Amino acid sequence: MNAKPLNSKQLLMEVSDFSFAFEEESPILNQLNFSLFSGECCLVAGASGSGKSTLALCLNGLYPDTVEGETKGNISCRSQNIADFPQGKLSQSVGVVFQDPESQFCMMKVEDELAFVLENQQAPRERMQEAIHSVLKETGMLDQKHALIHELSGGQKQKIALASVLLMEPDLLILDEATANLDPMSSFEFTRLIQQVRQKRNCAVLVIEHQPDDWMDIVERVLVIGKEGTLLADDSPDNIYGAGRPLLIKEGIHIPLSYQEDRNVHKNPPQMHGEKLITLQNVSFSRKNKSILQNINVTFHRGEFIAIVGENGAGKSTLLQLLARLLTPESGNVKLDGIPLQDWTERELRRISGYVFQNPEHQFITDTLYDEVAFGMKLNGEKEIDAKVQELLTAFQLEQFADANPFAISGGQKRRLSVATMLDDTPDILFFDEPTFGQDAKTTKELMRLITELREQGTTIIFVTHDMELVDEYCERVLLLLEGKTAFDGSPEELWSRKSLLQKARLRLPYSMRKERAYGIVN
Ligand SMILES: Nc1ncnc2c1ncn2[C@@H]1O[C@H](COP(=O)(O)OP(=O)(O)OP(=O)(O)O)[C@@H](O)[C@H]1O
Ligand SMILES: Nc1ncnc2c1ncn2[C@@H]1O[C@H](COP(=O)(O)OP(=O)(O)OP(=O)(O)O)[C@@H](O)[C@H]1O
Repeated sequence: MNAKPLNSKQLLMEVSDFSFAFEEESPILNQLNFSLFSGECCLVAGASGSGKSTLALCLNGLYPDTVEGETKGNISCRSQNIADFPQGKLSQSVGVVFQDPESQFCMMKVEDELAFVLENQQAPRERMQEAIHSVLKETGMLDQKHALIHELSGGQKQKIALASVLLMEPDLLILDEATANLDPMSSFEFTRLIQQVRQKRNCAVLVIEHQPDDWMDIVERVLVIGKEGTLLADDSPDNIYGAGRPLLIKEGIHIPLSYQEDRNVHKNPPQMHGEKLITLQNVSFSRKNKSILQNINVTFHRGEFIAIVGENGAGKSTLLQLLARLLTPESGNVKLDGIPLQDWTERELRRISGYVFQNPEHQFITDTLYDEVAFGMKLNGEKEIDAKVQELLTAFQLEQFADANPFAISGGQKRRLSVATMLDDTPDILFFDEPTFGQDAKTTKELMRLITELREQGTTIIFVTHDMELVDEYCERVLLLLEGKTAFDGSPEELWSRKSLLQKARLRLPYSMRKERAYGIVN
């Protein structure tokens, strides 16, 4: 990368004694004071639920405009109070890219989506084509100009979300867990793209990310938000992750791997393989005439802890859904305990297995967190439900939200709730789609502890993940999907030695191994 000196500091945003509270609740953000300067790259670190996304939404004016909430203090952008910006004007200065790009799109095709953004800005028609061409070139997406958005990979969708924000020429670009759903290589490439954009445009970048490893050579400053929504620290990464480390540990915030010289990876001891539990024979599956999986032959054993990995769109979630009978194979068969999956009654299948969806909201069916956790227990006619619900809510640090609506909590809290609902009884099999995404260090550890405990009680754990550290630490077996086939099925250690396969599948080595086995741009 060509490091280009950034322009001298110019005040961009000023946050003064700023607090925000949802109606009749205690403040989420509490007396914040900080400034952002043009061209700088800041990381916002904070435990799950500390108010990072709320801050992003306040900075671009969506809060309090779109919710019942109250603010105190002031935020100004280029010395103008943001409350005085004409409607829609602030979002041109402060652009946000979210974790789920789909939530941002209104049109089917890439070029229509970008034209829609320009129309909303009332850009002159004759300049539209030129602007679209230029932003697609900048984001490396020119080839996809005529593509249908839903046919793009996760990384490509995220680049289109970025392109549509860049069309507004923002002074501040906020990335709210924008890489959380990307495969390891796409995530890394996205951070490089952001660095290029920032250098070219001199726009400030605010990164909200629990696992900021890929960002660490770009980030110049770290703001630490505490659990009470106060600003606990504002300093350089070296100071924050050096002298400030005890504070981060206390708050349960991830320390970037590059600052963890003494990282001691605890590996799960390998377990003896139990009997065959799920067998797939020649399983194929297509969506809309597009082949996703072809002739998959795999056997999962009782008590295994297995990760399914692969690039965005490789078919990981599809495979997990076929295993849980949420989808039916186009050809081939799936057997559970030797019995064809289609012969199991729905009730029995759901009793012995649990499924945690990639998007936690897909699981919520009641109006409170308490009811959500109690739902399965009531269905099974269990006793002492109240005590069990309280225990689970406490284990997942959700006890204070027992009466809250599942849709009105933070992203990380939603993910923990979706896992908690599956843990009332000890199931035989648990399927997890990205169990730990959006979690801080403390809740990741707690979640994995609970999953490991279940596994020790005999539960088979099959999960999809992009997190190679998790695979390295917890799994004894990893299944790699590539071009619709199982390209690898073996131990993580074996996989890490398959350099060209890793590269082809857009995976990266766990951090601890990268220095020894550098390849390409990764070291
Ligand atoms: N409901 C759907 N309709 C049409 N195509 C779909 C649908 N869901 C997924 N696909 C496509 O099927 C392919 C496999 O998707 P899947 O979600 O299984 O991949 P994945 O490996 O889990 O991806 P990611 O890592 O991005 O979550 C992708 O090309 C995707 O675009
Ligand atoms: N619509 C809402 N109504 C009431 N409270 C809410 C609402 N949305 C979020 N909250 C609460 O506000 C707090 C901050 O949420 P926010 O999403 O900003 O946290 P976060 O730091 O981004 O968390 P995460 O890392 O888990 O995504 C949380 O305690 C959450 O439960």
